[in-house]
Amino acid sequence: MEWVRGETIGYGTFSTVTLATPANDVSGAFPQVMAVKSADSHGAASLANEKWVLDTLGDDCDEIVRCLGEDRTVENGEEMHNLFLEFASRGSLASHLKKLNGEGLPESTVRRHTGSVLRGLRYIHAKGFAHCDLKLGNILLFGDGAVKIADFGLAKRAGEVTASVDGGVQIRGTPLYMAPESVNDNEYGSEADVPALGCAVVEMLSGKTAWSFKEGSHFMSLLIRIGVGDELPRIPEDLSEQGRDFLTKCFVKDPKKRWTAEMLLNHPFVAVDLDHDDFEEVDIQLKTEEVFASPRCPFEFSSWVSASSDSGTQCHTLEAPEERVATLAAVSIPDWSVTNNWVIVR
Ligand SMILES: Nc1ncnc2c1ncn2[C@@H]1O[C@H](COP(=O)(O)OP(=O)(O)OP(=O)(O)O)[C@@H](O)[C@H]1O
Repeated sequence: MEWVRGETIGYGTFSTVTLATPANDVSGAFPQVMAVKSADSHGAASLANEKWVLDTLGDDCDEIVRCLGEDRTVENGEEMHNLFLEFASRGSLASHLKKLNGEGLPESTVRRHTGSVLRGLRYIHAKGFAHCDLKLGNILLFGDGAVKIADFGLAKRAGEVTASVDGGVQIRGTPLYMAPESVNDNEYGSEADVPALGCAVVEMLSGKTAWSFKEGSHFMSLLIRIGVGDELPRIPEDLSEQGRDFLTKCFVKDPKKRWTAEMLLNHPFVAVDLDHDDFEEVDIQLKTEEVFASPRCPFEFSSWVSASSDSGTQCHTLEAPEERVATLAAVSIPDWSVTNNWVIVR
């Protein structure tokens, strides 16, 4: 298929996402507007992983973004890897929330979105995968009101340990959404997607991140709070009893006792029939100024894979979470700098 690249609609750690239109699709096999996720050689592995996971998952789940194919191009002398995806005209939930200036969404809307994400997660988990990077920036809103999970660049087979080049184990995901067992033991099973979902629900409801943190504070202090001790992410005070109970089930520290996506789908917070009266069928026009960079703040390390913390053979052998977190803090004090809206972790 020949295609024409359009305007940029999003940036990720590994890629740039633009619009794309097919140029000579006489068969009509492709939609008139697609999203194309493009990466140079640095992001090629992540894109290849995303393609493999989406192909393996197949097209049977309405809550997972569809992959429409791939292509390679040479642009400005550089080889680009391109992944075609169905286009979410209303962008991500992160960009949607950003437009509300710190306000949250109505609880009925959050319940509906949460149900959709849970159906996607149940499908992903049933197929033996963990998403590993669930957050509002990776949940897409479509013009017809559909909500789908996207960005499978870090997804992996549940139980598979990801070894880095030197044989260590990498920390992956975004610290603000990490599960205690991921911080403490490098575990990234399907269970770890559930606290991430809980954090996304809190953010949808309140417009604020589930873990509070002081501007400029070291992200290791956040990891210590997530991994060690009894503190839980904040639950909005004006939330219904059902909502509070739902979040409590998501935030159970022990992954073995935590509710699964399948169980949560039967929780009354999402299992009720909701009318659609608060759904605005607005197709938000994409404007250049709406393009946002991810991460937006020092704690939103999108898909953060720490090269410096992957001396994880050490981490693996440590018994206590306190030791593991302390070691991380000691071995991986990152040199991180903020340029425009970007945080670079070295
Ligand atoms: N299919 C799509 N339709 C519309 N917008 C999209 C689509 N896919 C991605 N985007 C936009 O581009 C942004 C970046 O995409 P994505 O998260 O997949 O890239 P990434 O490089 O894997 O990013 P990261 O890993 O940092 O989250 C998204 O947050 C979203 O705003």
